[in-house]
Amino acid sequence: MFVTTADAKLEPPIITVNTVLSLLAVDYPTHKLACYVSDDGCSPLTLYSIIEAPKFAKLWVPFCKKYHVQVRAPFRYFSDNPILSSYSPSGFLQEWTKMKDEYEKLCQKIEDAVQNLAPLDFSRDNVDFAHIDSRNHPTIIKVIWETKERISNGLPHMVYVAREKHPNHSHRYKAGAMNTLTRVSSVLTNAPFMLNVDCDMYANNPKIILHAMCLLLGFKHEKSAFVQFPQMFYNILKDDPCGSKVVEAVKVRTGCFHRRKVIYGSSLTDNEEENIDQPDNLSCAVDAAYHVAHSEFEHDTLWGKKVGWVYGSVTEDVLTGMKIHARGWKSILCMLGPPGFLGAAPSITHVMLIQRKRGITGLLEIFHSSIVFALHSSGHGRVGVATTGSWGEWGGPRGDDV
Ligand SMILES: O=c1ccn([C@@H]2O[C@H](COP(=O)(O)OP(=O)(O)O[C@H]3O[C@H](CO)[C@@H](O)[C@H](O)[C@H]3O)[C@@H](O)[C@H]2O)c(=O)[nH]1
Ligand SMILES: [Mn+2]
Repeated sequence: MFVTTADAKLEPPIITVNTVLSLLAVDYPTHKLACYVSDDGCSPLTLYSIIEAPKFAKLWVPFCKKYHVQVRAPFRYFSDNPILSSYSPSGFLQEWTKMKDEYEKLCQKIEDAVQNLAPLDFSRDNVDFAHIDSRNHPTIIKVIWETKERISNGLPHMVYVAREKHPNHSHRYKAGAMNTLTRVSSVLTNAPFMLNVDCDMYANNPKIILHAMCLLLGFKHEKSAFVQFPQMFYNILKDDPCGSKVVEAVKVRTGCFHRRKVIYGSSLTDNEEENIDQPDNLSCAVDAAYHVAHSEFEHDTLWGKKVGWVYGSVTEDVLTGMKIHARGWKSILCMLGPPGFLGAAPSITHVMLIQRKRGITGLLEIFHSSIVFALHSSGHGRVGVATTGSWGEWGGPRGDDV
């Protein structure tokens, strides 16, 4: 489970923490899960908040599972009063109140850190944030929580990653972060499937991983490369003046479960087995993780071209999806009720305009590369052009064009 964040001001750490908590609390055997937070902002506030998250999660996760809580991002759950009925188990209200209290304490700690009320001390962890420039710094990888006993009802592993940044090397934005996470996770936990969510898109359906796994593991003859859950928002106004409902509703990027071997470039006809070698413990594999997070690691490799998220577009997920389809893979768009993931629609007009501009720029880039691509390839290339065209009309997502 990969959560990406890039700017602790635009993407407040409490929002990232809520997304992380919603993922830690999903209904799935926890020893099979690991949550990676990629911080391209290299922010002490984000690291501090991510260190605080599992302390609260130790209470929150059992509470959610005990009472079958539907929405496991606490900021959304506690925005309503507790749902009580004559069937409510005794003790629920007391536990609800205690949990709300604990969540408010977590919020307060993070808010105090944001307001600079208490100094954040990472000296024990050998992290010197005082002298860090977010555009020029070495890699920081911290195993925040490691589940040593393989129990299915604990907490998943948690790892913080701020990949190396160097002014001479392009960091390739989100695509670069995803590729680093792919490699870091391969040496630490190496799950055969990877979920990508933006830091502001919490898991709204606790069965989300079960649904994705049924789809990815259930088809014998028609294997899918990835399962995409549509990007949906909980706060879209009915009379939205900027029409974010229409634009955002077709964005199908965050909320995607990928088959790892597809990200490594395999095509549908490759029959090699998924390699699921895993180290015995995370801490002893951290040195190798530093190595693959190095900003020069990709130099003279196929990363960003034939391997991983494709570079060269501001809408990297569309280009990456197209290239996967061109290798013969199918994909699935899964609409769930309740929706798999929800986030807040951007409410500041200029943020929406930047996103819209980026979407259109990405589309033009892809049209251009599709034409070149179609000229150089056979049937699949032409499918790629048609697919992108229908996406560009903002006409709504389809089952096979994510
Ligand atoms: O250098 C960067 C820039 C962005 N991000 C993260 O990437 C995600 C998406 O970036 P954002 O600026 O929030 O773009 P949006 O327009 O909100 O995102 C939509 O559009 C992106 C570009 O196509 C997709 O990658 C996203 O999944 C999709 O939700 C966020 O979690 C960011 O923190 C990074 O990790 N590193
Ligand atoms: Mn965003």
